[in-house]
Amino acid sequence: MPSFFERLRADSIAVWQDYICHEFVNRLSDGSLPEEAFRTYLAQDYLFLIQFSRAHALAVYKAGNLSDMHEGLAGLKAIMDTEMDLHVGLCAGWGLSKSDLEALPEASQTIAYTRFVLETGLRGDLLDLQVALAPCILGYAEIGRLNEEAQPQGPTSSAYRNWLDEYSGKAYQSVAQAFSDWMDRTAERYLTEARYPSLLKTFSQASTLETDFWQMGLNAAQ
Ligand SMILES: Cc1ncc(C[n+]2csc(CCO)c2C)c(N)n1
Repeated sequence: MPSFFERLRADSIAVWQDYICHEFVNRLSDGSLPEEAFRTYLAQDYLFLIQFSRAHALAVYKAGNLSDMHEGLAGLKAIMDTEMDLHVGLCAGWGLSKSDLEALPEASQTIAYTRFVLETGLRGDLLDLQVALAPCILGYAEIGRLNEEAQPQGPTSSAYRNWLDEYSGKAYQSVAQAFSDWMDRTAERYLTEARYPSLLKTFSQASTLETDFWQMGLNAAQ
């Protein structure tokens, strides 16, 4: 049986492909992405992750039982202890210190995406929140798999390869699988067909906001 994520993905395939195969990703993978696009993306992504941590904290609050609370907490720790450290490390290599990052203003695209996820979670239940989080967590895993063999060329090749390695690596792939399994368990309890169109809309909107986030990086290099 397909997972709930696979169903949402199939039902919003055009929007999903725009996100996963965005020009930003393709050029990161072949090494032709301008440095300024990547630097802008990285800096905004740090601000994104701060808000995304709050969304995971909200998942702990929205959890229906203790086991869901533990899952939410593990997700929160994965971001605050792993994902954010990766960013601080990458940013240091690009001349951006932690205090530089925290002082930056959030771009409209960062505000739009993160507040959309938070608001969806605040007004809905755990399933609404997981569906809003899914494009981020599961999309990057797919991007990692699709670009596992990529050999970026040019001066930024090792930085771009490090970024791809993070998401194609076993550790991240299993975090993503665990999230998809968790969403399946929530769907078993809370999904009704009457709710499906609204969940699909959330998934599709979050995927579009991911596309806008890539585009923000590209626009900075125009
Ligand atoms: C715009 C944007 N979208 C998705 C991710 C990926 N991501 C965010 S949190 C996290 C860890 C989940 O446990 C991962 C992989 C990102 N960094 N930036």
